[in-house]
Amino acid sequence: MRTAYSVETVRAAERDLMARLPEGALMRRAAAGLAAACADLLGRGYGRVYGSRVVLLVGSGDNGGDALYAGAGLARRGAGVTAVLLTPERAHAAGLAALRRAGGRTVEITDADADADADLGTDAGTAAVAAVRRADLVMDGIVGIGGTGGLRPEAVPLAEAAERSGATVVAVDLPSGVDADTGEVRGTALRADLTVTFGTHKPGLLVDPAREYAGSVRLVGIGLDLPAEPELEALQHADVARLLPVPGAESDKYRRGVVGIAAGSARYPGAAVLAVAGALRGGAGAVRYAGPAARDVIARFPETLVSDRGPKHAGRVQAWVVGPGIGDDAGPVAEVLVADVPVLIDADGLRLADASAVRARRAPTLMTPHAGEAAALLGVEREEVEAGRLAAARELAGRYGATVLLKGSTTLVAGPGAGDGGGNEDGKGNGNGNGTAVRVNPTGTSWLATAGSGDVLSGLAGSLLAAGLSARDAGSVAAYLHGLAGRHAADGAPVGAHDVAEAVPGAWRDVMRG
Ligand SMILES: NC(=O)C1=CN([C@@H]2O[C@H](COP(=O)(O)OP(=O)(O)OC[C@H]3O[C@@H](n4cnc5c(N)ncnc54)[C@H](O)[C@@H]3O)[C@@H](O)[C@H]2O)[C@@H](O)CC1
Ligand SMILES: [K+]
Repeated sequence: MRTAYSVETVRAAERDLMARLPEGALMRRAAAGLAAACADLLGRGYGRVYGSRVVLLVGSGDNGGDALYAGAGLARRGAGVTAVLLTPERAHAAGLAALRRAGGRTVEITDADADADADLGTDAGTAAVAAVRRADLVMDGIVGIGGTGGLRPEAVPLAEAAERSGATVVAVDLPSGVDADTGEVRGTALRADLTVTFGTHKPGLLVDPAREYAGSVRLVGIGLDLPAEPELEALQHADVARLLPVPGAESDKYRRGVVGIAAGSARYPGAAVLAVAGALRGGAGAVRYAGPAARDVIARFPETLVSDRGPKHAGRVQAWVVGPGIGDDAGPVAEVLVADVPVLIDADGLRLADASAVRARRAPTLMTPHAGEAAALLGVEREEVEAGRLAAARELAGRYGATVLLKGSTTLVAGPGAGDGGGNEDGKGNGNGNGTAVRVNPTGTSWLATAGSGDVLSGLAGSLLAAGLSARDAGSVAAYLHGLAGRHAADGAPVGAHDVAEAVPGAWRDVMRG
């Protein structure tokens, strides 16, 4: 499991640890890991550290201190190091002294430089931008977990020069300008090729849009003692393998769970077919389809139990999926919401579901909106959801008392207790899943942004619900397999949703093999 902790938690853990260590020990650990990561990159890209050109962008806090110490380490190994001090009077004094002792140079950006010209066109500004353009490696120590808002104006030309230069850009702890706790990017931020983060991942390193700015992420342990429950967690192969249902010798199809699919319409029969395609690969013992696309479903998947009447008349199931392609018929949604089994609500179902009926449910509910659907439910613009995905998922989960899977480039799964310390209103478990950490899916691929791909996901997740997984596990495991299947199926080329469904067994095998 990859985990991420909030800034508040990181600060508390750092305080505890610092109280037990000699002054500056923690920063030296961080800087040593940072310097090693940079030396690795220089060794691979440039051939060696000796003679390479390194530029440090140094802000006013300890993040700049990390950069200065790491820069000193590289200078001792023969790199030519220039530190651009964005607030010279507040640069980390001991770090700066260490860099100077190691032979590093400095360029000081003063208020006068910053005020004189939006493009930093003063002598010092020009020298700084020129150094960045010539650099082999740029280290971003402008701001870390102490940052608020986007980059300050004087840092913007430097960030742009770094992005356009051929230099490898390494962010210290976080790319400057992104929000560590939320993954939001409300102004300009620096784009890194690698982020070397200390102690633990921060939520912003795993959630878009900030995640995109981080490039690849390397974690340097500094010995923090962190609490059991993280803010965010990302499943890895081994976690998914543990959660996948495995039929025992005694299992028959009913014990493995029957998933009911209430999807499709005369106008959109394909949504029914694709949801069933996903459900057949999700571990339930049988798939029951109830709706107007029964003939299309049975023609494509003869193993399905079909009925053209509503869910209320279908036989017993262990979980329902409702919504894909149902158009404007609220009947099936109301029928499944009163069922005492887990229900997944997707697509049209999200619009048609009565919020109080969802809140009144005792069995788990899993809602699977994309950003546009989430925005409609929250009464905000789509852009707002995309900019603040974590907040949106938590808000929806809280409002509906449901588990929410917010689809997108970094799919999130938030349980109803996410953000309020967990638990149901009545304090009883409701099968939405243990723990309050929001799950973030690491396997997504942009090839999955294809029509019908969401229908496959809802069938797959519904099948896992029927097989007995909690809503949080079913949602996050389905997203994981779906993303992996998308990658396998696409392999660098466009694919259709049915290709993704067909690739799910391969993804499942891949996970089980480790
Ligand atoms: N606290 C610790 O024990 C450790 C901290 N470490 C480093 O220290 C960092 C945190 O240090 P600080 O608490 O000093 O905070 P930062 O260095 O992240 O930044 C705080 C400073 O930046 C200014 N600032 C805030 N937003 C800004 C913006 N958008 N643009 C420019 N300046 C801005 C603030 O006025 C403040 O002076 C971590 O991210 C990590 O890099 C590491 O050395 C590991 C140990
Ligand atoms: K930084």
